[in-house]
Amino acid sequence: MIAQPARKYQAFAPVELHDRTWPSQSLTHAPVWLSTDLRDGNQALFEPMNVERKLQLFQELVRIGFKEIEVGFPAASQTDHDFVRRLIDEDLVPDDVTLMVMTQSRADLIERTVDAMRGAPRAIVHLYNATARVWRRVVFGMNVTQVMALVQDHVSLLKRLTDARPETRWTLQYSPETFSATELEVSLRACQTAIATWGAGPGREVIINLPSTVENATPNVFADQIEWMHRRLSPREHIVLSVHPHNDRGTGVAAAELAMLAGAQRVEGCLFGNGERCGNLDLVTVALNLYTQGIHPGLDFSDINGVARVAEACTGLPIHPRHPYAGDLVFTSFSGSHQDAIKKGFAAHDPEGLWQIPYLPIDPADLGRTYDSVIRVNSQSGKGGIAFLLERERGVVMPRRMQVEFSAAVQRHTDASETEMSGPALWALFQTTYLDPGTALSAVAQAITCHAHRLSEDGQGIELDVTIEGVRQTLQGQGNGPIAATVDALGLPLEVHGYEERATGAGAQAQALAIVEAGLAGTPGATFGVGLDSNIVTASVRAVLSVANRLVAPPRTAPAVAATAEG
Ligand SMILES: CC(=O)SCCNC(=O)CCNC(=O)[C@H](O)C(C)(C)COP(=O)(O)OP(=O)(O)OC[C@H]1O[C@@H](n2cnc3c(N)ncnc32)[C@H](O)[C@@H]1OP(=O)(O)O
Ligand SMILES: CC(C)C(=O)C(=O)O
Repeated sequence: MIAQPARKYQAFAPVELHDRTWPSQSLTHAPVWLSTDLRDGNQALFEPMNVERKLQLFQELVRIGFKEIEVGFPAASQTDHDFVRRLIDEDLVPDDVTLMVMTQSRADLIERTVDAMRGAPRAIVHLYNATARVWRRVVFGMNVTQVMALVQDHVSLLKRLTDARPETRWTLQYSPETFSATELEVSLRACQTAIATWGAGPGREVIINLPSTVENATPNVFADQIEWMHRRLSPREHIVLSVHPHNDRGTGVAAAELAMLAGAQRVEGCLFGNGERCGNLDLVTVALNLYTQGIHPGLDFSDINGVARVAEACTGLPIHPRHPYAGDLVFTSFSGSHQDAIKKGFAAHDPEGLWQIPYLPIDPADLGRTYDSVIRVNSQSGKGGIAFLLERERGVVMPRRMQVEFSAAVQRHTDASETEMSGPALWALFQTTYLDPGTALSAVAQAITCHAHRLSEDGQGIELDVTIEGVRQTLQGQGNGPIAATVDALGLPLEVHGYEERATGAGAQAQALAIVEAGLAGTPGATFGVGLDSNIVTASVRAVLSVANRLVAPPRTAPAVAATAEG
């Protein structure tokens, strides 16, 4: 990088539009969408799609609900030509879908393009030429007058050729390529030349498509440019004002949204932002941004993972895990305070009310995604997320102080392993930490191992068959219930501070989960013990033995459970 970038790069001059109105507008409805996945997206791939892949993507675009689809540049490539022919010859285009094809403003290409569309009931021909100063000088070697003549000559040719094929309802789309870098008066002149030459009027609409071929300014400048054009284009009522933002500055979506506020009625882009360089505008993001404002986009992304997999298969490009709405990680929270807020949000959520879950701008279920990965645990996680996972996956509802205690154990584990902790690994650690002997942890050395217990008929007396520090013995105790009786039988100075029991699982799989909080008399502090059994008495006895073990036995280390990422 150079020390003084101003010597090499020039800031974009703001638009003189002091009475701009777009900043105080709001979006109220979806635009007309145009997918250019099969043209702009396709021309940017390592390997452009073959006919079969194009067909697969076309069918997905139709299924999503696109009514205008740019299917290629038929005069430029045999594949695109064959694809267009296949769509028309095999009648693969639904009645409410219109194909668009692109051509440069060159006579031979226009002729081939119109011919490629023969037999289509409707067609949009997309004619373009670059208009910005650098392109005029460097690429075309033309002055402004010559550029206007180029537009007039080629729209005129297109009109002649299409008038000769009245069986098709033809629409002209004219794009002053590089619009965002072009002097506004020049863009307007080029557009008005195309509009007048085509003869726009009732029943003969023209689409004027204004691209930021290369993004070169902040999105508010693009919005000003669009509002400037919107006010001047004529006859405005017979013009569909379209935008085609690219994403070189990473603001393609913002540019489109502000452009809609400024008068754009139609938006061109690609699924997940495929397209030249940094891509086209991401149609999925714009559509779902509208959805989160309560506006249905008219596009169906209720199986967003399915759409993503088709797009990836057809383009050969992976979708980034943090891509809005579709990325693998975008509904996942690792950090403690976020997890805590999400957990509380779900607890307070009214399924019939507004979506107000902290940190989740959209309900993943609306996109066909599950809540499975909403919370994942690593060393940045806190008690809220850990409690959420245990509750969701195992039905274990921990009291708040126990959440604090167990999250410290999780923290020690994740700090040591430096990896994410999967749901199964979390459960294994919970078992090692709390569950009493006789469960999956019988192999772990226990200070107190219970082999059997028998409660008297009145529920006041208990007999325990236990091994304590390697010595097998029978203990008897009395109390006003199994917990008190077990404490009495153990003969330890246990003080029970709290007890909770709830069912986990349902039906035949249901088990009682007993949680006991206790301390040793005369010793500060308390800890928790857990018992899990299909029998509620057994669960209580085990919870007491668990807490006794944790109070008198040295802390055990976590089991070696693979800390793999959840699938
Ligand atoms: C911003 C965009 O995405 S625009 C779409 C771009 N997409 C593509 O280009 C993909 C398909 N294109 C192609 O396959 C080829 O470019 C073809 C077949 C159309 C043309 O190929 P070629 O005839 O070899 O021309 P090539 O593209 O190399 O050269 C560009 C020539 O077209 C001219 N040209 C470029 N764009 C246009 C245009 N919109 N209208 C008229 N002429 C144009 C250039 O000035 C240059 O002219 P020159 O030869 O007199 O210097
Ligand atoms: C709209 C067309 C010409 C385009 O792809 C662009 O300018 O980026």
